[in-house]
Amino acid sequence: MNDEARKLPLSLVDLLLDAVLLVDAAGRVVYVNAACERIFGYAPDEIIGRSMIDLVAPEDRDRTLEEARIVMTGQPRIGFENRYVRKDGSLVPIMWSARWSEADQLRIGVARDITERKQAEELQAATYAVSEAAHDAVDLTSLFREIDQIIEKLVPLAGLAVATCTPGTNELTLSYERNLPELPSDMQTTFLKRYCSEAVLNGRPRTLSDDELLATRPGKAAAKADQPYLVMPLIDQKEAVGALILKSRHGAGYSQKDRELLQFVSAQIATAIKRRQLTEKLMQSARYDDLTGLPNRRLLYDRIRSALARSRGRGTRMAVLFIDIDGLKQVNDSLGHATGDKLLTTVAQRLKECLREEDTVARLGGDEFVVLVEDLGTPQHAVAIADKLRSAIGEPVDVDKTALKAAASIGTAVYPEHGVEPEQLLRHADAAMYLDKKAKAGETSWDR
Ligand SMILES: Nc1nc2c(ncn2[C@@H]2O[C@H](COP(=O)(O)OP(=O)(O)OP(=O)(O)O)[C@@H](O)[C@H]2O)c(=O)[nH]1
Repeated sequence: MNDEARKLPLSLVDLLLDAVLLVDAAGRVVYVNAACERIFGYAPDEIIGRSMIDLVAPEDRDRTLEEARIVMTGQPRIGFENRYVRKDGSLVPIMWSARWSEADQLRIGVARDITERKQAEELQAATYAVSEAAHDAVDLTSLFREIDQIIEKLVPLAGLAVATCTPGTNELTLSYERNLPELPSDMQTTFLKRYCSEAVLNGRPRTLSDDELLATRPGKAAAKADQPYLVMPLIDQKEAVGALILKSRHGAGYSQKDRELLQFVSAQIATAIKRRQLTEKLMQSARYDDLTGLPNRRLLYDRIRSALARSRGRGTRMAVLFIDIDGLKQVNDSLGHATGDKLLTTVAQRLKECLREEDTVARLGGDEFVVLVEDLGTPQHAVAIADKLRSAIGEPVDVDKTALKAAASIGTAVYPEHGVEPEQLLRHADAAMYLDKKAKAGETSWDR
């Protein structure tokens, strides 16, 4: 140490909030001030004589050695950042100001604990990432995956589950799960009811021990142990959206600081999930029929266009079948609208059951359905499919313990024989359906 430094009253150096360290040419610590203990957790006699690099987080060692080499060439440096492993095993981020004293053959370093700044930066990055994810995620599952990655960067996370509330209720269902095999499906309901609902209703986080988690299995009693799990409620504008179930790394639980960070991002996550749910609902009702859940007219046209492109490319046939339920008005008028609805949903279900997964059953509206079948052998196959559908629709439908018998008129159109555009094929099938209905005119279309 030079004379100036020696003259510096040590009591003054010990008042500094930053740590002061002197390290010799071999990298060993020869002096530390009092702030060192607060920042690194080691008392001076525990750190003096040790190799400085051993205290650096393993991932940061190479660039720290390189930085030390530059300082020792005589270039004073300010602003280098790395992380140290504190005595309790936690990491502390440090910003350095350092220079080499040729006369003393010592590296003089001043270390500033930048934990708070780093946390503020991490929180800002996480908030930004959540809003980006809310915007970019193609669906809820990919949003949950993004949220998982964002939280993993923020706190020590070994596994995550997301439970969401059925809109308008506080009933929770598990919507996402990673590395939480201790939450098997048979205990989900109990777990969600007991712990997640409690956190959501109170609007407060809830820690959980292994034993408490296992106690959701029938016949097991809860006992307090470590608290490796944390349930964070997700609340947007006072409305319950769901809950995050976090499993900490090595079962260590979460510190007060972690919880504060999580509380802040949970609010952003709740808003992101709510927004995505609303978008999905809008997208769903723009493409699907509310009553039957079948594709609507818009989605049907998209599917017919894509199927035509495929059929053209492969040189295969496809069929469009136009189906109109007979006498629905009469059912509504005599048995009530709810019975009419039941008839429509039953028909929708039966049509789907008659067809392959890759075929499309759509509801155009009212009592009109359209079926789209690709890779058709011959035009005659379309007639065979129509017959199969007609028989399925004709099976009795149970309404209020009474069997209601429905019937349908069906017309078919085949690509390329009857048209090469969606409108042409639908017009042809509609006209054929009309002929079918006309042929049956006078017959009773429904019976009980
Ligand atoms: N229950 C119920 N009825 C509906 C729905 N949408 C339309 N309808 C009714 O379905 C009936 C369709 O009338 P029509 O086109 O004359 O059909 P229909 O009585 O089956 O007569 P045909 O088709 O000529 O055999 C109307 O009374 C509509 O009000 C619905 O979602 N649910």
